[in-house]
Amino acid sequence: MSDLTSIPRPHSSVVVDGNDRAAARSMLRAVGFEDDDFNKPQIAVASAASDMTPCNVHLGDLSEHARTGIAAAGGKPVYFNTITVTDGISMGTQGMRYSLVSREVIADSIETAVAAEGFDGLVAIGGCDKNMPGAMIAIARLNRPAVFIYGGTILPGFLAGDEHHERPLDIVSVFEAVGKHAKGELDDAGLKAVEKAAIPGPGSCGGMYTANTMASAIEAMGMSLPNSSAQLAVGEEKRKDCERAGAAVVAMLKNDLKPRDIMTREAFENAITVCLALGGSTNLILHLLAIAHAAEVPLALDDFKTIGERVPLLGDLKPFGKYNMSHLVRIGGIRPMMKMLLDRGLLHGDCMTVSGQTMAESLADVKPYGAYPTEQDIIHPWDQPIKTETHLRVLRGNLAPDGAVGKITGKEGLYFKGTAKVYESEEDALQGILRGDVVKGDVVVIRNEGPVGGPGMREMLSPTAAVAGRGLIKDVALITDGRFSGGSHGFDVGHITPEAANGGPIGIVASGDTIEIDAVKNTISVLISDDVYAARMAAFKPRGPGATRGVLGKYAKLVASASEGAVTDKGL
Ligand SMILES: CC(C)(O)[C@@H](O)C(=O)O
Ligand SMILES: [Mg+2]
Repeated sequence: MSDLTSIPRPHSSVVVDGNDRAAARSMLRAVGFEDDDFNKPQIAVASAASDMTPCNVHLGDLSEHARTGIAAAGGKPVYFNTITVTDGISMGTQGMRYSLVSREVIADSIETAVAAEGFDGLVAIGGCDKNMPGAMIAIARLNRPAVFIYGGTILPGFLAGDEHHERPLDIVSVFEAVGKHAKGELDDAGLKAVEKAAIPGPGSCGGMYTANTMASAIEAMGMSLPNSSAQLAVGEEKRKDCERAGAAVVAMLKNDLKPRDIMTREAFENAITVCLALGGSTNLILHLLAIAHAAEVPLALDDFKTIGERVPLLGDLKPFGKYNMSHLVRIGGIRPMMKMLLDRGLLHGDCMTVSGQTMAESLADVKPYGAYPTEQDIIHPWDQPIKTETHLRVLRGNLAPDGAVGKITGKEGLYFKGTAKVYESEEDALQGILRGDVVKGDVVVIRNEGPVGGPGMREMLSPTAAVAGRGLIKDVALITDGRFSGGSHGFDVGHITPEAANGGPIGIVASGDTIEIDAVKNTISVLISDDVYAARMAAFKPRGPGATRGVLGKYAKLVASASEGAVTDKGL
């Protein structure tokens, strides 16, 4: 039996203690509080549970386990929901403009509920690529004891006839099947078979896409419990993780351990290092910049470049590799790789974690790389990397004076020079690719898709998957002021800043121009003379915000550049 009175209640005590707070207690009694509960710290369970997506459909059940853990440790859990939207459904539609916007809505909503109701701490539970950074932004802003719980990864799907499970399917398989169908390599029945088999149940998209990337980042940052990112959505391990997370928040409260004690500059470096080694999504950069801004930790685009110079690409994970997160779970998850990185001096071992242990302490019992089964090739050995330097390239040049982000693994080469084929929106580009307008040697340019111009910086998964599906992945590059899905692969450069709508030079590219991308020198340029460049810039009339009303209008007005994490509260 815990000594209830000894657990600090810095915020809820203001709300529920004393005769003058009887009205608040009265309201809380009606939602299940008993006399004793007013002596307990109130811990929010902020959940993104929803029927809308497989990533979040099981989070209500998991939340129950978090509540159990909180209550058993002497806290009073209080549940609330936040929204979520899913890129897997909105992708390629106008609805996708709300995707990155939802990160801000989720952050704002969690901050609002926790601060308004006086919760002493929180667990936040999410499983989709924006609800995870959204929750982390709120946690960083609030700086109250908190643990992030990842909903866990989905299992792969398999087509009938694939009895040895040699061709695991996931959501990206369906996007790429659309490209194959357009090329005539897959008939209607084949496309429908992929559609029906790819998503077999609950859990986040299965490759090292954005959700699994962010889960790994948050664990490496110390803000979720050890080994919780490489976990299946369904199963005992995840349920136990939720219970332990509930108890961990109460322990943080007792020990006066707060998120910003954990989310230091070094912790962000750990998160970057681990995700670069795993082969993470370009969205990592956008989201970590935003979380760092919320935590008031200095972190800039070029930090990814500096760290990337010493971090090899080791994970052979989808979209560019062979395996899913569920395969990685089976061989022991990310911890042995983390231990190897620690032993090689690439991780800061003295960073604190929500477990109450430092990173080095939490890895003390983990065997290094050798803990993986000998025959595995999911995480490459240190001396046989897939690529010696990171696949996430920070590029600059006359096309991206403020920076751009490329996901270039080397599988499609490290250099591309080709002919611009310019599209003013994602839809136009997709139709152009599916129609066969885009051919070998082209650089597809998709503009007016930035945070302001879209607005909302849509993910270009439909076009990149269509390029892959049409068999052009080695022959075509794609550049945009929008961003990419974690499922995009190929010679892709996004986050081009300044964006076209704000007068960025991606807006002056004309079809037929030559574009050069060098992923070794980290440059991206349009090869026109300085005079032509200057004349086009002088004549250029940027479109400005893509919306002026409602949430998109508010977002377009407030949002910062993608190179600054596309946050909405900078310089207020
Ligand atoms: C739909 C996906 C693959 O989940 C995407 O949203 C991502 O960014 O990873
Ligand atoms: Mg996404």
